[in-house]
Amino acid sequence: MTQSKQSLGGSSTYAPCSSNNNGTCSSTTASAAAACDPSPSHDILLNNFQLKKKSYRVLLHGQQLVWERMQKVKQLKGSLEIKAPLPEDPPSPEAHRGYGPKSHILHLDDVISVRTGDTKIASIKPKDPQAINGPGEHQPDTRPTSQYLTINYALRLTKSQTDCNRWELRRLTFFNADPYIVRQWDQELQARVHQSSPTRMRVRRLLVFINPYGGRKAGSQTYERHVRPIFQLAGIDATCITTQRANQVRDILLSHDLSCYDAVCCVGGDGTVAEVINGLLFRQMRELGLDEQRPSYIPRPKIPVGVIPAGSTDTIAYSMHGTADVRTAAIHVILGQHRGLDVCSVSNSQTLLRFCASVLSYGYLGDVAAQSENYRWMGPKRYEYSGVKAFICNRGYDAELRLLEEPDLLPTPLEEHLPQSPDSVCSLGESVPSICYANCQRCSFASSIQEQQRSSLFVGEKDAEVETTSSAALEEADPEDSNLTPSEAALLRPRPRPDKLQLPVGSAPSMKSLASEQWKVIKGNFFMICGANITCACARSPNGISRYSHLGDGCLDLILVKKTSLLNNVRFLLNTAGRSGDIRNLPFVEVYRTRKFQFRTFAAASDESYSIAGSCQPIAQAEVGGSSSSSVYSSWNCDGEVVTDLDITMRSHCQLIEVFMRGPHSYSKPIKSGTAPSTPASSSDNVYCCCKD
Ligand SMILES: Nc1ncnc2c1ncn2[C@@H]1O[C@H](COP(=O)(O)OP(=O)(O)OP(=O)(O)O)[C@@H](O)[C@H]1O
Repeated sequence: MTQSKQSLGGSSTYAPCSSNNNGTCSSTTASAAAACDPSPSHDILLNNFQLKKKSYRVLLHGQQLVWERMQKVKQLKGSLEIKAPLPEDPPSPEAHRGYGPKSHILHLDDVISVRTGDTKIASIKPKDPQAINGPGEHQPDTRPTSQYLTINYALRLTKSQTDCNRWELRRLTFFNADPYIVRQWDQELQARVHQSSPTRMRVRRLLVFINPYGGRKAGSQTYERHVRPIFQLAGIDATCITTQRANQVRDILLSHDLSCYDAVCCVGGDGTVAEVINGLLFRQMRELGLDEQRPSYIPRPKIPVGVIPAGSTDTIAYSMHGTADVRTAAIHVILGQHRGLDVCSVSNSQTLLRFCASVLSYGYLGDVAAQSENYRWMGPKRYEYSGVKAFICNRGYDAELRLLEEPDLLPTPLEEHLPQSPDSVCSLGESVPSICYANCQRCSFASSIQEQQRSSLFVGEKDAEVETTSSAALEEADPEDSNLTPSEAALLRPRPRPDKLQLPVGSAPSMKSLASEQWKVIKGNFFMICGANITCACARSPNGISRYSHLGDGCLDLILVKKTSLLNNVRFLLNTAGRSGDIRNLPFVEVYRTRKFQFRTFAAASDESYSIAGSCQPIAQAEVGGSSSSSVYSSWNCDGEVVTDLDITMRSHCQLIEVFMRGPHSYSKPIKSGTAPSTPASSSDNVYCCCKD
């Protein structure tokens, strides 16, 4: 080390970007800079720090922290070695183009917390949550003494061959001899890290439900061992409730005062997540005075939800994050990036029954749910046991389904007009079904439609007009629903037509005519019927039963598995278990993308004589004949819970709940980029993370 700590501290640059368009940077001393009132996100901070006893030039620019090792420059005359001076000009505001090839870049989206201390240990130790105040009020304006600045951040393991969706905690501790500089950096970082945006919310007060009963009954230990330390590191004030019984989460959410919490989080399996979602949605309906059995619309809860897996299958957490890693899920809650998750309503002809977040299944999976509850003492193995039993006993179930197939949103390739990220390659052109990754364009597009829909959900003259239009459209499109009450019709109302919306240039002619929609009627004998709201991926089925379902596109995938031979059923199950298979390729499987489907057993369907302007597609005709005498009914499996109604309508509601997630990334090795700077963080996800399968 040839440079003294004091000299490191003395070289400080503080440059408001707005006045530096020409690239010149007005340098001031650190203390002078600290005295002025910085307007956070547009300023640049540039200082030298020590990191692991090596000298680094560190830059804070917008939402990026960049650090680069200082080069030793050998002087020709004599043997004196000095460090290269700081550059005269600040790096270009255009992202990392101006940064050196060996620069490390950390996006502040991935920062968990920033701490200072007089010693390294003091800066690492999490502070007492009660001593942590909001940014700006966390330090009295006295003489600063801290010389260490620790930045705790999360890093996605992009290079991992096995699980590139996993995130881990990392830490950087910078040293600067000048405590004024350290304080200035601390203040700037705190302000920028806690800046909220429409897609990011840094949680301070969290209500956590822990299910000690699900999975291996290790919810409490999971929380204590893996989640609590991460929440502490982020300074989150978490109020924990360990459940005592089934449905307690739902009941608490229906009655508890939630005004003092920023978010709700659950530690449990799919059943626990479903309880949270049902609790919040029914609570919102109650608050707005809606009829819970026949609501005129489904309102969106304002509070976001965190999902930490501690159940048996954890398909919701896995589909959201691409992994069932507990720490990753906790990190996503802390980092606060949220996306809208579709939720499906499940109703019979009389009433709204419940909401479904993952999958509603009849037949095989319905039987597994119904039977596995009797073997809960076996733990997760109960699914294997009941699975085999239900598989062998399955003789097929007769059913009739009616659905409106969802037309492609943007069927023509528009790649050249739209911003591209590697994961969006097949997200818009729907000739090949797209997979929902982080930064999914299909979901973003649905979200923009969603904003329009949001306005139609609340009372107002303009909104009433939208509602009337939608009602008319509904009657036109769905003659059978015309005998529904107005509230039922509203519940099943389709979203506003995309053709009324602002679409990317060139897309309008490519929209299919929605007027030509026809109801499809499918009768048959089925091994299984699934309405998948999400992929339903889990550790055992990494692609999920519905690989192409999206987290927030307002659609569900209806999967029909015809009853054929036992061997074909085995083929189906093996196909869902691997990464390479695709159930769409199996001849006895049909998949339909829809916003709503109706299910009836043959007996119920034959009681009614409705005329449907659509195709009637009897599939597996031979089997229907063969088993028409079968009077056996299955039950429904809704997020792992058993629903016994046989007359079911499932409808997707676009992005009804905000959840802390970024979406999964693919599993193959990322494409290497020789020229790009190495980045330890991945809020530059668009650049690095979304390689195709
Ligand atoms: N203390 C408790 N005692 C009994 N049941 C509980 C308790 N707390 C929650 N439950 C119920 O346990 C059920 C199962 O929980 P959960 O779904 O979280 O675990 P799982 O079924 O093992 O996981 P998965 O649904 O992912 O397969 C839920 O329906 C919930 O209502």
